Amino acid sequence: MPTDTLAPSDLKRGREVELTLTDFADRGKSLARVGEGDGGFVVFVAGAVPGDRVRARVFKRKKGFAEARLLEVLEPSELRTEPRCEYAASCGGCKWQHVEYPAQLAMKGEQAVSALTRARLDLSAADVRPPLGGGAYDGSGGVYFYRNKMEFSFSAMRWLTDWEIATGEEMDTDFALGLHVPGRFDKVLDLKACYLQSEWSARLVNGVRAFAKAQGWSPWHPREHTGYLRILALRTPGHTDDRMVNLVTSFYDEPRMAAFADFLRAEFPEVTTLVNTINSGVAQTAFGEAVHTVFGSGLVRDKIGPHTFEIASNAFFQTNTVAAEGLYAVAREFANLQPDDVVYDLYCGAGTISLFVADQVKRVVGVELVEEAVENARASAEANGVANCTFVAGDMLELLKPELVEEHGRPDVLIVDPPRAGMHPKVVGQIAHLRPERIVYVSCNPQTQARDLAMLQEAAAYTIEAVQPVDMFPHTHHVESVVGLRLT
Ligand SMILES: C[S@@+](CC[C@H](N)C(=O)[O-])C[C@H]1O[C@@H](n2cnc3c(N)ncnc32)[C@H](O)[C@@H]1O
Repeated sequence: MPTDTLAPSDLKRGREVELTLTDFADRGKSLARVGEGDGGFVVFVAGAVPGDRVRARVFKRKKGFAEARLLEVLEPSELRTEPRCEYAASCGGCKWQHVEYPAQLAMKGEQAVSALTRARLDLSAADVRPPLGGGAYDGSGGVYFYRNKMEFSFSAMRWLTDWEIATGEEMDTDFALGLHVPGRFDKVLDLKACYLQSEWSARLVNGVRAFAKAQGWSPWHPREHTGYLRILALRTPGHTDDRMVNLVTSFYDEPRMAAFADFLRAEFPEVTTLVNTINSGVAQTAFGEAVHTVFGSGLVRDKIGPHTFEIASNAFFQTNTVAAEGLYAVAREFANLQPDDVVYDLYCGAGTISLFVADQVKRVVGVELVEEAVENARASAEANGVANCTFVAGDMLELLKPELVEEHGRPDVLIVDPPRAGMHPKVVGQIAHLRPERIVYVSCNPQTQARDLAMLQEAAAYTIEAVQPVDMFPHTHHVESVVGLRLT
């Protein structure tokens, strides 16, 4: 039954329906509206695009919405494009490759701004800018090969795509090296190509897979928690030729690692450092209880602005180097920096924003939870000859107190860049109490950003002066949002 003849009561679990999608929704889905009244009853479909007419099967029915699985595109939307990657329809790495990039970008811009308006924030005085997107930073127009870091998982549970099954070829389903199928911690695609990092990275993935299989090394079994190989993490900086391979394994085996080092030296001499992270725990992460540097320094160098940073295998560094420069330039502009300003860079990570703004102000104070990141920030400031930055390690909730202000001076400007969860309500209260003249809120989650700003405005009078959505991750649903505020 097509959308226009459907009633919400027709949307029963297991039922096959025809839907016309009208809007983008969160998390890479699109939505159709069924029936009359207050926007209709909403049905979400992953993999569909506004403007598509599709055949789909309802698999979830709740009081306020339903979800349906895409079965067939009956009439494609004008926003559709042919994905470059043959794995795109099944891969968690890129959920939006089948959407024209300008439409992706427009959608991200709308999502960042609508999060603010839904929280009833007043944007009437704000310069709300069109989203900055892939290629806009350096004029390259490139929306592929933008990542400087990738983590490819090994798995004993390989997921076969429809086209792989259709070849009818015999396939080894006990070994995969690639990315996860969305929402499946256990299923991994055996990627022979990937357009997120570099062609070199894809070649390396294929080379490592062939080598590991020839050696008979077992991949991690995500349900039984057995196997040797866990993650192949690659760092390929945006602005230097350094190349790091971090092989995450469940235990340390020196002879195997020596053999792997010989293989890399012979086949991939571009690799400047090899590290072996040991993770014997259940969680599939590239962090572990030990890190062995097998050859090279265990670090790569990358540049943001004029500064060079040394990055360890487990250190946080912006994943899209070129876009990070664009993001930081916006943050710096919104901060309207003055030579006498004291700037607090809260949630400063490895101090990259602090260094980026340091030469325009009197002093920068960076605050960060992770001790190693603070050590990196201090080392980078010293190595780059930046003398007016101080970094403090600890939890924001404990540190953003009058004692910090007594020691470092009252901030004229706050730049905050918290993790996805946003700020603790008490931290928002502390910021309202500090009343800096200007605040720049950089966020990778517009929902929590909007929540925090609404809370801030209840406690202190700030005017939103500017909003800039930034797309750091083309083909994903993620969007970064920079908001500039001034004390009224
Ligand atoms: C989105 S990152 C931003 C890093 C940095 N501004 C950059 O551009 O690279 C957020 C940072 O907040 C830090 N963080 C998380 N919770 C924190 C807390 N309670 N107190 C201080 N820092 C925290 C994380 O360790 C991380 O480095």
